[in-house]
Amino acid sequence: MSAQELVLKKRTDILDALCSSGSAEHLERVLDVLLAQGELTWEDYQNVQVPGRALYTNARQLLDLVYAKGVDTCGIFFAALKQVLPEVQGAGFSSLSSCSNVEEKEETHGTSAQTLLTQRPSLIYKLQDCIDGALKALVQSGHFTSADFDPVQLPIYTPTQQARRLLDLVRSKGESAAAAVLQYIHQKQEAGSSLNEEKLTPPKEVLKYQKKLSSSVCAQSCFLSTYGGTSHMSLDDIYTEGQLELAHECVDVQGPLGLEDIVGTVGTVNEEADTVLVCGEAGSGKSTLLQRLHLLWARGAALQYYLLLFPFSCRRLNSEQRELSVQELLFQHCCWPDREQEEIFQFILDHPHLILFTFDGLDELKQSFSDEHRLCCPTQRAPVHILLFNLIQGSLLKGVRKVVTSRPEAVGPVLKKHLCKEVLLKGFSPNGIDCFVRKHHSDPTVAVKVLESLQANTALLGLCHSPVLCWIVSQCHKELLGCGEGSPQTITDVYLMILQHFFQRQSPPKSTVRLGWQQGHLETILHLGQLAFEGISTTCYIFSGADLEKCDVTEKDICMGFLTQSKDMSSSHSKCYEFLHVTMQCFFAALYIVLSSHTDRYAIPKLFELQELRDTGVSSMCFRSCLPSTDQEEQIVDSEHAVAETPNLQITATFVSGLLSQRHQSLWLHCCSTAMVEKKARQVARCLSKGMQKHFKSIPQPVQGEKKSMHAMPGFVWLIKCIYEMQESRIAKEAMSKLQVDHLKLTYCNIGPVECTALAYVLQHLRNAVGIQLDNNSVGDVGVEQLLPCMHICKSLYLRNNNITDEGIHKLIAKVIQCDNFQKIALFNNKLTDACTQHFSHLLKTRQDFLSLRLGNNNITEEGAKQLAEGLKSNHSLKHLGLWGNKIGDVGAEALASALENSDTLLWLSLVGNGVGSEGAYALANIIRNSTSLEELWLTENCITRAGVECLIEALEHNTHMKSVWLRNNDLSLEEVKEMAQRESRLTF
Ligand SMILES: Nc1ncnc2c1ncn2[C@@H]1O[C@H](COP(=O)(O)OP(=O)(O)OP(=O)(O)O)[C@@H](O)[C@H]1O
Repeated sequence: MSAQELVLKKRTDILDALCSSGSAEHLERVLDVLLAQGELTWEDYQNVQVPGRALYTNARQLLDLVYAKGVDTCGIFFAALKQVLPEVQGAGFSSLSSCSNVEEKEETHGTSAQTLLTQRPSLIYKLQDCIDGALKALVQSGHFTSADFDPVQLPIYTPTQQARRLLDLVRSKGESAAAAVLQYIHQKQEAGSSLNEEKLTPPKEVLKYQKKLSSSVCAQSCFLSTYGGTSHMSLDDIYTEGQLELAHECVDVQGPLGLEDIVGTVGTVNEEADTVLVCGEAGSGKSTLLQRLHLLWARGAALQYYLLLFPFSCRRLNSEQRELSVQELLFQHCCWPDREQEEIFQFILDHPHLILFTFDGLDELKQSFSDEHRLCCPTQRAPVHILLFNLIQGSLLKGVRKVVTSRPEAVGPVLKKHLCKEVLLKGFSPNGIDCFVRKHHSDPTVAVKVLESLQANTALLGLCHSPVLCWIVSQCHKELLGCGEGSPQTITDVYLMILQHFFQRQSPPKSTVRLGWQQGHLETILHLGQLAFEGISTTCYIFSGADLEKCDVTEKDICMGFLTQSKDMSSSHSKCYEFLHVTMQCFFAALYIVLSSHTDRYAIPKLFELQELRDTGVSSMCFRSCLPSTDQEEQIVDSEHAVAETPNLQITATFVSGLLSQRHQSLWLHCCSTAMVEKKARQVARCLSKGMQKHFKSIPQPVQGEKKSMHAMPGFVWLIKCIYEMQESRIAKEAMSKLQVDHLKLTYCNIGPVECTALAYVLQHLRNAVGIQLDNNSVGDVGVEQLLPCMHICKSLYLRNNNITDEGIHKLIAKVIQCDNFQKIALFNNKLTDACTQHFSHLLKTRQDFLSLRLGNNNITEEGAKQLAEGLKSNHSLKHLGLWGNKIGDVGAEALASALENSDTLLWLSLVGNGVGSEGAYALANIIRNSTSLEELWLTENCITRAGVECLIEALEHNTHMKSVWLRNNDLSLEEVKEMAQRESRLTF
């Protein structure tokens, strides 16, 4: 059969191969090859690749076109297809002898525009990791303006798509632009290779090993495992930047951290250490982030300083029973050298700074980190966890860079002292959610609908900051868009949605309608549930055939898609499985606890008691005792580890609460006895109430004269989340009825939008108004919106350092303006601009009992200050106004001064670091002269000269109630400071 006939005959298969992933990448790569080969003209290309048109339509257009061009073009088309999608050759396309490989054409001496076409595939490859640089170079050379950045850098584009758009735009700008971009790429290559040459030339065997290692790393990191059972999704197509922050404050860091910054020196706090920790909650994307780093390294697109990268998964290391040397660990667990093992290992020992190790999921290791057992000799054998701990500490292979990921709970002080820095991964930003959903759905109209439904349900939007939940929500878009009123509110709702989605995918609704989807699949739920439950109780996340058999897991159960085959279990010959994600394992464990009549009747109380144990640091062996006794005997007891493993048990407990909530109880009507479910639900409610009461009892009595304040222990937020999952206001009310505090402190508690939803749900039932302090969390605008339902019981709100923008403030003020209790707000270190000041101005005008407004370290300028002044003019209650670290300048200071000069309430005013200058100081002197209330004025770091201070001194002469004026770091000489301090003791220099 000729290639042309095959294009017709295999049309459906070809279309599926090109388009079924939902991503345009495969089609675009085929187009690149055909353009480079001269088989398509530029006009052809534009007729096929119509932006915004459905992917399948573009692909059909291409097939029509190559068919019309005849047998030769069809032959080259198949060769291109083979190059782009080698794995689909089994579909019968390879029967063609003409499908030879397509080689990129030799560089000719044609025009630069021609080179852009003939070298297109390799230029795209080279450009993908330096788009920014190329755009800047084109602006500098005058070929591009900054307006050209947007169409290239649309966030929905993958790096290769950005590279294509850049080349297409360059082409439209003519020959000279084409020459400029080629020159940039050439220089970049030269710089890269000369840098490498300067470093060293590794021996040939090492280079061969590097090639083998990088192709194995590349193969392992191309696809995402969550899509394993459902669809094919390449990491390139779906990867979305997560929010990365340094755990420690660092002045050098401007803007967000990039991927390479994780490994780089930025934010180093301990120069001696070589280990970087990436910390994040379950499903925040730690494994995916490492996978991205691995892929970029393997492709030569990032971390090129490191010659060898060895990726390890702690989950897989758990299965290693043997004692190994470091050499065996590297070669047996990552990549086996075909030759010259010793030479390669010696190279590693001699050049540790060129080597990078990554250890994913330290929290999943059966043993918790300890630095007691020292090992320095790289040839000495030891249990794998001892090797790992010594590598992390640097007693083995000092100088090798290590990146370790973990959930926060597993990171204790012993590990911290061996870290060079700690990076926090905080899931997706609101833009990230948008970008992920658009990437997930190739059909833009579906993406828009999903995003609209998220905007309409902010509790769900909050949940989507967690990438794993964003994945589920995107995966279940049909269920989501079809569910109208009952749209998911809780994490349990979201996991029930994916459960139903997977079951219905296997057996369409018709066959289960009679029974209900959960009843129709009860056996599968119980089999997988038991597997999950036993795994969670024993820190086991990879299951052998024997494990599956023990829980009666059948082939049919596996086909449902919740389990995926473990990658890279090279040491075992039989297939091993794991759950798509560990949170999915927790969910099945919870289903088992709820539905099985075989679990210990104390399973639920024991599960909930764990938190107490964790807060006190005691072993959690009690939960293991829920297992049959033979299993218990097999368990290795490790008291410290129990503390590290509790996060998964906590997640399980959260799901148990959700599954037993009244609104879901009807789901289990025909699956098990109603009496049993009701009994279990009562147990949960009792545990939650007991847990809360214990927490409250632990609050120390206030020192005389101070308000009663509660600093939440980690368990508090978790208990609140469990109560939220139950969605029963009676339980929330009861839990809060006994809490009597004035101030709730939840600083550094990892509070994001999801936690805000739960907090508001529970706190709204407090009897007395409280101060709520949420400084240094990740509340964001979505979190602020989630907090609104409890604002009526809030006296004062502290949200320092929480990524809040004007949008969040707009919604917050609209609500609190109606809340009689609300009197104070502190918002230092957020992302506020002048756009928020009109809302504060409105608040000040409307509320004549408002006491304190602190907006330090934002981006408020003179315009904002003028707006605030408008509100201040008609306010007669404000006592504290803090605007330090903004940019109001002298004009802003004048506006504020004129609004405040006759104030009889303001006690404290801070304008530190605002560029107020002497002009501003003259104006502010009027407040000192006329206000009957002001006691403290802060003007540190304001470029004020002697003339300005003279004016303040003169004003102070008429004022006896003023206590101090702070003037440190202004434009004054030492002599001036000395002299003026003597004249006026209330000035502080
Ligand atoms: N940056 C990302 N881009 C696209 N999808 C992501 C990203 N991060 C995570 N996901 C999605 O969320 C799922 C869970 O992420 P991942 O396994 O990386 O989380 P984790 O923090 O390692 O979780 P755990 O601590 O529970 O092991 C991924 O399988 C993927 O579907």
